[in-house]
Amino acid sequence: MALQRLQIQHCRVFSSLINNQLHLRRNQSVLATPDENPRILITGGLGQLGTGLAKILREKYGKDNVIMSDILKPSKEVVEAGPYIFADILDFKCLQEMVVTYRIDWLIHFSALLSAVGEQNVPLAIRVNIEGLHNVMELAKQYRLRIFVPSTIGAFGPESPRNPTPNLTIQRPKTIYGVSKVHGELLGEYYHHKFGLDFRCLRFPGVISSDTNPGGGTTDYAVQIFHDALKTRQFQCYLKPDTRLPMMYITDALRSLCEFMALPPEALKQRTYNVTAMSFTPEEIVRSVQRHVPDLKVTYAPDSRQQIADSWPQVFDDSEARAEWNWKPQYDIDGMVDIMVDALRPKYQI
Ligand SMILES: NC(=O)C1=CN([C@@H]2O[C@H](COP(=O)(O)OP(=O)(O)OC[C@H]3O[C@@H](n4cnc5c(N)ncnc54)[C@H](O)[C@@H]3O)[C@@H](O)[C@H]2O)C=CC1
Ligand SMILES: CC(=O)[C@H](N)C(=O)O
Repeated sequence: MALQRLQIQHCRVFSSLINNQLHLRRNQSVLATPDENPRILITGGLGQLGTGLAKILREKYGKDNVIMSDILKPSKEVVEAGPYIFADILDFKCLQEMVVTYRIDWLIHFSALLSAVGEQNVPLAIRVNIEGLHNVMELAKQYRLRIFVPSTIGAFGPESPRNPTPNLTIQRPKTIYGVSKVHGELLGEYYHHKFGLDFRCLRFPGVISSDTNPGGGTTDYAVQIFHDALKTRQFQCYLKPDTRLPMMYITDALRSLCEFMALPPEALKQRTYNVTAMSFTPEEIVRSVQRHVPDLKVTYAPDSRQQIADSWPQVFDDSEARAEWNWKPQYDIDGMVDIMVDALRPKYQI
């Protein structure tokens, strides 16, 4: 009950209580003992990945052990599903108060501006993606949290081998999004070596989902096509028909994260892994969608996102994740298309 009363209120209300707790706990490990469920904070929780992840983690570790945070106004369903708190990733004190009040063990850091929107507002991307990361990294160090920071295929650039792109290779991204993600990978690994921080990072490809919309990336066409195909039978693609990019259905992406986070620290040989499930071009996904919507008409009008896509991996090599912690995706392109069409068809049926 106490936890429920704490939902959706500004963190600072509890500052005096928290400051006392802070003094008591400073320099102590607050990690859950192995027989306890971890208490998990998700930043940027109302985005494409956060809502689904909270659901899975709450089923596994208990509703009140997973705290969602974001700067967006939550829906009624979100509020009813478990604790939700307003938290700007740039407000260190607010984050600190949440970590202390809820005795957080794991921090899943999803707040970010994605590749296409990041290019539209570089100063904001630097603040959210880089300064925000500094805040959570420092908190994880101070309170000995296990921290997950996602990276992306966008952390590679045109100088990287693109087909396939191995786990360890040259990384010279040409977007602020990619630069911020390489910074995150390197800073996390540095904190791990220097301070023993339990930093974990998966590089995801484009994630495809039906429940939540993507937040402004280069791979978003592979979600939009389903809505347009079912709604209007017409789709205009902003990438050329032969632009190959790695992709993953959200169920696989979230499962990889949950499996990776549950591993004991000694099971990890590395801190950053590529994960993927499939690679396809716009014309290949069009053909797969046309199995369900045969009269779908597609036109191509490449825009600035083409240049970003042309600098990214075409095929992602995740053999190290497969070999070292048994990562294995379940969805290929047709399997993903079938489940997306099944999930979205009712929404567009008259
Ligand atoms: N969706 C994808 O295809 C991929 C995502 N990722 C990474 O996974 C993470 C989550 O991605 P998505 O859920 O797709 O992103 P999203 O754009 O859907 O969600 C990001 C969330 O961050 C929040 N946010 C923005 N500014 C904030 C601030 N100042 N303070 C707190 N929260 C703020 C937004 O309100 C939004 O809900 C990101 O770090 C992204 O880079 C990596 C590879 C692929
Ligand atoms: C692959 C990603 O990181 C994201 N979907 C984007 O396109 O920016």
